[in-house]
Amino acid sequence: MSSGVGESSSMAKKRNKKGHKRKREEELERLDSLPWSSTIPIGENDEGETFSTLFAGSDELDGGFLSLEEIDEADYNLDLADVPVDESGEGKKGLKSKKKAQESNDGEGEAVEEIIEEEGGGEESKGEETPKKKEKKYKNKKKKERKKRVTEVETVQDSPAAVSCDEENKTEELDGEEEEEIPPEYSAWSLMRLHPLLMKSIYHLGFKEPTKIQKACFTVAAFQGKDVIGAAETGSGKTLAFGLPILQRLLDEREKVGKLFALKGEEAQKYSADGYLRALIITPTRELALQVTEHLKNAAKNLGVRVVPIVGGMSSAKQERLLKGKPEIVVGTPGRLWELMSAGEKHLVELQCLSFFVLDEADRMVEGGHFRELQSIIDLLPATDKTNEGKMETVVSDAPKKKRQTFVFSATIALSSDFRKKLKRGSKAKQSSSGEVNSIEVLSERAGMRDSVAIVDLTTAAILAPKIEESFIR
Ligand SMILES: Nc1ncnc2c1ncn2[C@@H]1O[C@H](COP(=O)(O)OP(=O)(O)OP(=O)(O)O)[C@@H](O)[C@H]1O
Repeated sequence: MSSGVGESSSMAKKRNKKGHKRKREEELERLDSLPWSSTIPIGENDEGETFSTLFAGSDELDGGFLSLEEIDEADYNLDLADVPVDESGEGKKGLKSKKKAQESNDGEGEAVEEIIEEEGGGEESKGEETPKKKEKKYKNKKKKERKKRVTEVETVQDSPAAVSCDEENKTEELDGEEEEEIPPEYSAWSLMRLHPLLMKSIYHLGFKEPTKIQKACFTVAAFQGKDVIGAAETGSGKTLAFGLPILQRLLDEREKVGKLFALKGEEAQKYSADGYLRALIITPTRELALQVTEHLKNAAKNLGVRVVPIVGGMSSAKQERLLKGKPEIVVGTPGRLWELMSAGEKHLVELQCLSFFVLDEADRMVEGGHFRELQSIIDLLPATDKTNEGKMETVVSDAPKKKRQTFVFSATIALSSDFRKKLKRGSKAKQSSSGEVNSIEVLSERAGMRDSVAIVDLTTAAILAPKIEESFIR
């Protein structure tokens, strides 16, 4: 029996829930209206069927991600708190786990309906293999393969960096059993539409909200697929500003291949970039490379994405063994990276699936102009646009033309007003007469900055009026 008070509070809750839903839908609509292109362009196969092509033979890999609607948070046992919309505080309780919601609802009400809807009436479990089941099967298979690959990597004992990297390689993936409840304090992240697994990682890191640079970069990099020149003071969270869009894209792509697998079976395998280097992050010093590695490893801990440092001070042989684990992300210094690349290290030269090239602390990278290796590395990258097509063909002859995102980050970005104007006009940055990479301008361009670049400048000068400028390099 319910009292009048009970009834009115349950009606208030329902109204509240609707309010949350509306607010969330509005936000999704806003994000969806941003310029967006699929990571996996839709193509047609020989039979004229439409399907998504991931890598092999696709025309462009143009950034952009799964729409949130394609990701089912329930698949990841994740409950995201709704955006709080009311002042009363009622809406700030966060979502209960579905199990809990069901219990507390006495078998009635919306929460239960939600469960029934999401479970699809339980038909899947009885009938023949549904696409959903196939997708799950594929995910489990890939999980096992990743673990197997990783255990093949010998333990590298005497370098602390190598040891910690090897530990990371054990990929503590989520077992998918435990249901997680994300408190409402984290709602700023869910508004950014982080992948559910990434959301869990952030929650485990205890980062309640994104820093300014993280927030500003995520939207332009993850949803608009733009290259980014980012500047913010030391300690402002730049590592995740470029790290999160990388992880998001890798997770989204994995998801898409899983879905494709459900439709196409083993054939989907050829659209997967699994086993290739996906992100190359270069830092000016060994210490910074190790720091960035640690940070990204923490964020990627349960994602099945591996991060390996390649720096001087570790034996090349050991680093080669680490690279045999085929990590998705490598963080290194120009010297050691180039040493291994020029020796033909497979994982570092097969760059046709490289989706991110990051220069961290770019200002320090160009200081003194002694980074010849950096220039050599940049020259080895497959082209990101037509002007470099010829070069790409000679470097990686069978590399499909893939768009790659380039991120250039720095604590002090001395972008001259001239350069900013040039970006707006679309004219090219001036190179030094020797052709050396001697300024961020030249570096950015040589690194393959694409047509559309977002400059996220939060340095002191801009702090009075933080701004995001979107400019163009042709
Ligand atoms: N959203 C966040 N909330 C709270 N702490 C964060 C957040 N993002 C990063 N941090 C923490 O802030 C510290 C600085 O982050 P990070 O190293 O990325 O900054 P940075 O701008 O790259 O600094 P530096 O210029 O020194 O490399 C790290 O300890 C990191 O764990």
